[in-house]
Amino acid sequence: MAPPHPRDPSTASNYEQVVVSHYALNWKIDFEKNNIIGDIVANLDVKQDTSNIILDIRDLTVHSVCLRLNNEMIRSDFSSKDNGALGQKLVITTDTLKSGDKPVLEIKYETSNQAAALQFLAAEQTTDRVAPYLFSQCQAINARSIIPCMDTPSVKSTYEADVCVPTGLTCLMSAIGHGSKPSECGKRIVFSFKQPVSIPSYLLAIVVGHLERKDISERCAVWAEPSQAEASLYEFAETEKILKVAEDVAGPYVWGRYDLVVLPATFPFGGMENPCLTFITPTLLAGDRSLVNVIAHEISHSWTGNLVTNFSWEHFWLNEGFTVFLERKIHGKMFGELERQFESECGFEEALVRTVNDVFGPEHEYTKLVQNLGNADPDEAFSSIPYEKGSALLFTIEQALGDNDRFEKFLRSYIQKFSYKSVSTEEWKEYLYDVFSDKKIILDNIDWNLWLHKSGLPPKPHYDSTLMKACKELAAKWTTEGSETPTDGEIFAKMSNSQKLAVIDAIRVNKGTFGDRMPELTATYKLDQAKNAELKFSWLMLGLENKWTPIVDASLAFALSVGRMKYCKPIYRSLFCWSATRDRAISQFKANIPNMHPITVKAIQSLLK
Ligand SMILES: CC/C=C\C/C=C\C[C@@H](O)/C=C/C=C/C=C\[C@@H](O)CCCC(=O)O
Ligand SMILES: [Zn+2]
Repeated sequence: MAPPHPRDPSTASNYEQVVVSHYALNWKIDFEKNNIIGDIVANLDVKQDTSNIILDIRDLTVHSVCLRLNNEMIRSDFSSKDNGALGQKLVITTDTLKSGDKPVLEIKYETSNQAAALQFLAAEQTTDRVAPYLFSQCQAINARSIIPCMDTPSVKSTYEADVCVPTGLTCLMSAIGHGSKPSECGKRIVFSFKQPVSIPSYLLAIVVGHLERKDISERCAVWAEPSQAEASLYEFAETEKILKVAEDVAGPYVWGRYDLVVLPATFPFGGMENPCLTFITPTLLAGDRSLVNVIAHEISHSWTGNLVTNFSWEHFWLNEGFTVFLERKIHGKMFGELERQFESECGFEEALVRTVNDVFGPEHEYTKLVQNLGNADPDEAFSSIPYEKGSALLFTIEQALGDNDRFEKFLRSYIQKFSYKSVSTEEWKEYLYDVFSDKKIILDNIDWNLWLHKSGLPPKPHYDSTLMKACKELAAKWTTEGSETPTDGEIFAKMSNSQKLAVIDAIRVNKGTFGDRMPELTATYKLDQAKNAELKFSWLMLGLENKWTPIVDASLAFALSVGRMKYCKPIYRSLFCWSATRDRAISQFKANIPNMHPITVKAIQSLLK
């Protein structure tokens, strides 16, 4: 038997005693004060006798608390206590609640105009510049800045919401829309939503803006500001096809709708798997559908993450490692097994090796797969480690077991067994051993302690390197001293975008012998014209790593226009570290803070410390 769960260290809530089964939200979005004003009604299930209800909050102003049991109001004094990096805790003291009781808690409150989960944008800061905009990002522990809640992935609740916004704007949530109607005053509009599948708090999400909808299929649509709607429809036209392949691998899609919303450029991530409504960065609009792997990734979260959820952020790899593995399974089904092998090897080399060696260093705590977060904000530990070390572990197990079909069946049965639940690494491992009880010797040969609990790089899995070989050979022509550099870009032009990226990455790895060939490389492969954001980013990084002065303006411009942290963080890091660019980069960053997402500001400020 897997050992009982240790507590989730990132929540103060007393979820062992009492859980929230349902939230009803009643919100007014105020674009003048840049905040949310409203109330929540939470249905509670008491698991053990208790005379406290403890919820997570961050910078909320709580106006009143009212607790009812069997429709009668009962004593409920409340106080707010500091909880360090984790915000504050709202402690509601009451008469003893007995196991089995189902009290109802009503809280009237408002958010701060600095709520960590929210970015309010003035009309001029949006793509179309016609109306203000709001979007949320609750993962990992920011939901507490918009509702008093049990902000832990180990508690799942259904929710419904009525959200009142200025007329002319559209409101979307991580839920199924149930129409809209004019507000009582007639000057605003109220949108209604229901999420009937229970979800952890980090999947609560809201967008309000001037949005247009384009249907992709009966259950999929993309929302965007009108000037980007057509391009978004083209870019994500394959969403339904990917969703069907995902269902073949992982099981039925339970969420009803799968919609996308293309957010303003300040959105700090590539995508966020909010149920029924994935949030997407506009950097995916490459014009040639070459970045739809991110859509496959977010779709995969509909099973790994949203249905089967990491018990705490210490087990984040169960969300992300499984999702990357599934994303690449889907890619393999659509484009062939060689492609899956190639993408997996790229992930290991481009993301994992670089993060371990260059970002953290091999001894760093955050390079462990299972984390010990303690009281730290989980955002600080966020990196590609859980994504790539996690998927490399699954790849290694699959290969050791030697039967891909059977491993795929295991994945599906794991999803089925733990759907609607939250799971720890030990529970997953115990289930793996149960299903493969006939292969115990093979499983015992895996160095579990090294993979799960040691820092640094794990052993590299054996990938079929057929597609990688061509990339390394081409890169070698640029980095082998004495070799003649290519003068035409034909081989490169015929490569897939992932292969092009692998070429640039292989040059970056061997930059010591690349010399001063940046101008020829740029011209031969027309890298300064790259529309694909990944390729553009790698070219910029190569230029910065080579201290190639002409790259500086383009890098500063890219970091200014793109809020996705995967790009702007390494670019600013490089610019800060180069004495010739440091001052310019710092002043650009500081001047741009009012336009940036608070999560990105915090991350880039930490580079300056
Ligand atoms: C070990 C760390 C534990 C927990 C961290 C959990 C969340 C961190 C928080 O910062 C939010 C992350 C959200 C990520 C959303 C999408 C990613 O898949 C994007 C990855 C980078 C990109 O493609 O831009
Ligand atoms: Zn993910």
